[in-house]
Amino acid sequence: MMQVLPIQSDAPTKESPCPGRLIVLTGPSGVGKGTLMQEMLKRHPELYYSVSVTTRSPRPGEINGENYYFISRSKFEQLVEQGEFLEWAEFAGNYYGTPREAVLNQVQSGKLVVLEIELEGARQIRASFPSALSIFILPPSLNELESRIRGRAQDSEEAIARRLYRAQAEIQAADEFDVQIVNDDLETALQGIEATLFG
Ligand SMILES: Nc1nc2c(ncn2[C@@H]2O[C@H](COP(=O)(O)OP(=O)(O)O)[C@@H](O)[C@H]2O)c(=O)[nH]1
Ligand SMILES: Nc1ncnc2c1ncn2[C@@H]1O[C@H](COP(=O)(O)OP(=O)(O)O)[C@@H](O)[C@H]1O
Repeated sequence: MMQVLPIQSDAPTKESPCPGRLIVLTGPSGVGKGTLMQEMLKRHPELYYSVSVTTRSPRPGEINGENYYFISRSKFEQLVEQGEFLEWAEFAGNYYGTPREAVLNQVQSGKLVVLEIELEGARQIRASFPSALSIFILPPSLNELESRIRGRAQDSEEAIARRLYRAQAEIQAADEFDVQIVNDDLETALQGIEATLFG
């Protein structure tokens, strides 16, 4: 049975003297969320990174269970019906979702749990967990964003176009989130995230 744990409050409780917190890292595709996240995990191994579930095909080098849990659309839809996701969204033709139980357990055990997710999912988390801390990563410019997506050279022309189109709308939403950080110089952006989390 699904266990739903109360994590709306950051106040210490008897059960969890040091309650954790949900951290949402969002921003357009290609802005560098994954890169920032990897570096944060290297520097702060105490952070818990929530591995998402997706229907997208693995890219070369991606490992099931490490980058994502790669599953079929029908299995994903089944998990949605079973209420297994804390949030989920369709992005560029694929589904992505955050496993509910693992994340809530980690927060309850006092961890800072980081979700690296797109805008719609980030909005869902903000609505369900007002105490979550949300960080929006901005590109220095749209041109730079395009060259980063192209530089990664792992998406088709069509996928690149879809990501760029969506990015323009996503950037407009930056102000909805608690903190905005421009990922121009990587080290500066990392220090901005560190100051936000541990400040
Ligand atoms: N809502 C939601 N978005 C996710 C989740 N996991 C990843 N994403 C987002 O889905 C988008 C596409 O991810 P991906 O296909 O890996 O491409 P990339 O992040 O552009 O390299 C990115 O903005 C991710 O942050 C999730 O569990 N839920
Ligand atoms: N500060 C930065 N300056 C230059 N390139 C960057 C920076 N941050 C990330 N990149 C590059 O941009 C591309 C997209 O980054 P990625 O982390 O995959 O973005 P996202 O996870 O937001 O889609 C990668 O090739 C990455 O190496």
